[in-house]
Amino acid sequence: MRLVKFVEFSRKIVAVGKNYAAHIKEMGSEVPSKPVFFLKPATAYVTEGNPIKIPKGCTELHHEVELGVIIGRKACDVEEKDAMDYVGGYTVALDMTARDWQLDAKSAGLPWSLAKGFDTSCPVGQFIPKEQISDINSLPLWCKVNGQMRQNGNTKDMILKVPFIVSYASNFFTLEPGDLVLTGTPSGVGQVKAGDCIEAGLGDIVKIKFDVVNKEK
Ligand SMILES: O=C([O-])CC(=O)C(=O)O
Ligand SMILES: [Mg+2]
Repeated sequence: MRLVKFVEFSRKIVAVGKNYAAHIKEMGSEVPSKPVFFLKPATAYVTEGNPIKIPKGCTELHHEVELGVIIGRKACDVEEKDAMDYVGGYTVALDMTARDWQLDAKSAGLPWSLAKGFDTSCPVGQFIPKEQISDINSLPLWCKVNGQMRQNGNTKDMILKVPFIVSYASNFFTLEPGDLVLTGTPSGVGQVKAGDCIEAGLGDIVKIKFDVVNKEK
């Protein structure tokens, strides 16, 4: 298997939502009867050294720290028992969300594309080959804003696990090498403003740090 180097950042982003009970509760939502998926375009990626830009007109940008699964091999209709063969590695990612736009979309029954897919809505860290993580189901997942812990979760609390997510997604979207699968956020999501600094990580295996600015143009 050719392991993708996660500097290529040009592939699609497939995201699962509502995958941690405590986050579902804080959103006043209910555990969905079927997995909830949405997409972010490849233009959503932002890497360290570049800022997260609050899109114009957004009044409530939220951080959502997530385990990112990086696909290593083309996966179409794969079975859950084989799904890990298609995983190349992992990273930490932020599913930046314009919560005000998402709430408007939810109440109007409209898609979340703008709320979830704007430029810089997917900050990502380094590619970690899967062999370097012994148990993906027991990894601390944390996010600090200006040094204060906001999200302090663990992948053990994921409702849907990585093999199921990859298998299920592959029934609808052919997953390609370099695609990123976001696996949902634990509780503690909250607002960030221009001037804030977000740090996040998977334990101390991979960490990221991003400044937040207003988009100027
Ligand atoms: O915006 C949401 O609450 C859905 C989502 O992405 C998540 O649960 O990670
Ligand atoms: Mg999310």
